[in-house]
Amino acid sequence: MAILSLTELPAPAKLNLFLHVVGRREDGYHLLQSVFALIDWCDTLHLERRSDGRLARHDLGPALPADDLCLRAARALQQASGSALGADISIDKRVPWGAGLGGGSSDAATVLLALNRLWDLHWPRARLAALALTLGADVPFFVGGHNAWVEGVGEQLTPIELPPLRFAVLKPAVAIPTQAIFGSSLLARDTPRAKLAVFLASLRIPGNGELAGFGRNDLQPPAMAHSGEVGQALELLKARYGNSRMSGSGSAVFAETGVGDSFDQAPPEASDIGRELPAGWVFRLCRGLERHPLADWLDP
Ligand SMILES: C[C@@](CO)(OP(=O)(O)O)[C@H](O)COP(=O)(O)OP(=O)(O)OC[C@H]1O[C@@H](n2ccc(N)nc2=O)[C@H](O)[C@@H]1O
Ligand SMILES: Nc1ncnc2c1ncn2[C@@H]1O[C@H](COP(=O)(O)OP(=O)(O)O)[C@@H](O)[C@H]1O
Repeated sequence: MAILSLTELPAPAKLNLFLHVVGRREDGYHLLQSVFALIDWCDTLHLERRSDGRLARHDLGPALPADDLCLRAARALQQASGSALGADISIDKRVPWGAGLGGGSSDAATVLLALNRLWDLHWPRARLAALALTLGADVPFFVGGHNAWVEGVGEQLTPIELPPLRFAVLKPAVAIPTQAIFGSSLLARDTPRAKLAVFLASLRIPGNGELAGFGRNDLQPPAMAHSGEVGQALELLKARYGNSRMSGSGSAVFAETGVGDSFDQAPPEASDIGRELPAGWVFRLCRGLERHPLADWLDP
């Protein structure tokens, strides 16, 4: 029987455990190396199939831009598949945007995964990932289903196993436009290529946090110059947890707070850092996810 609705679908955020800019393509896009780690900070989506072909979005939380990534993803799949069906997409937006947490990209991926089912398309993962790349560099990762070593502009994904990491994530009030950071004269664009084996070996050294043990975020210096709030957030986390780094193009920063025994363990303990925060800042303790919650929806 046809599936008519899918509810309570998670769209998890990501952290870039490190991010190196290793070169530039002829079209100006930057070549990266990064480890993308899924975390349990999620938007929630509900999708209902429509037979009239219309695509509509309903904001259950904060209002999104009219033509947001959910609708762009739905339209792209409708055009590429030739489906005459439509959808009502309701979204409860919880992950801050302009944060480097990939929330919009993850929403787009969840819409693609859901419509692939609701419209009975049966597209395999590789085909969905190729369409995802036309929506944004981060979208294929969220369709991929696994934590990954990421190269190219985000399309070359090598699934990796991470230990069950715990993080404190702090998003200052400022939202940072990705384009401004990649265009900055302060950006180092020639970091030597790193090897996946060296990153994986750094994970195995006891007590060696991922932040202290490997790499840096090359986008951090231009983001700090863009907004003083990024540096303030980094200092706040460092004072509390002893380490801190920015995710993606910012403005969110994170600290690794430890490694749990398993991914299924109880949520991290409460922290008092929230009480000291300026207006508009958001603090959250997060767990790493072993896999995307919808990873089983497609073949490996
Ligand atoms: C930096 C990263 C790392 O995870 O994440 P976020 O901070 O967005 O989460 C991503 O590579 C961001 O990817 P994404 O957010 O899809 O960027 P896009 O909207 O495609 O790009 C916005 C603009 O940034 C520049 N850009 C983006 C990616 C890249 N590898 N090189 C670039 O030069 C381009 O000028 C582009 O027009
Ligand atoms: N569904 C969406 N959720 C969040 N941002 C969206 C969405 N659709 C479009 N956007 C736009 O995309 C930009 C980047 O969003 P997001 O993917 O959350 O990236 P980042 O990782 O850079 O924070 C936002 O500034 C916003 O204007």
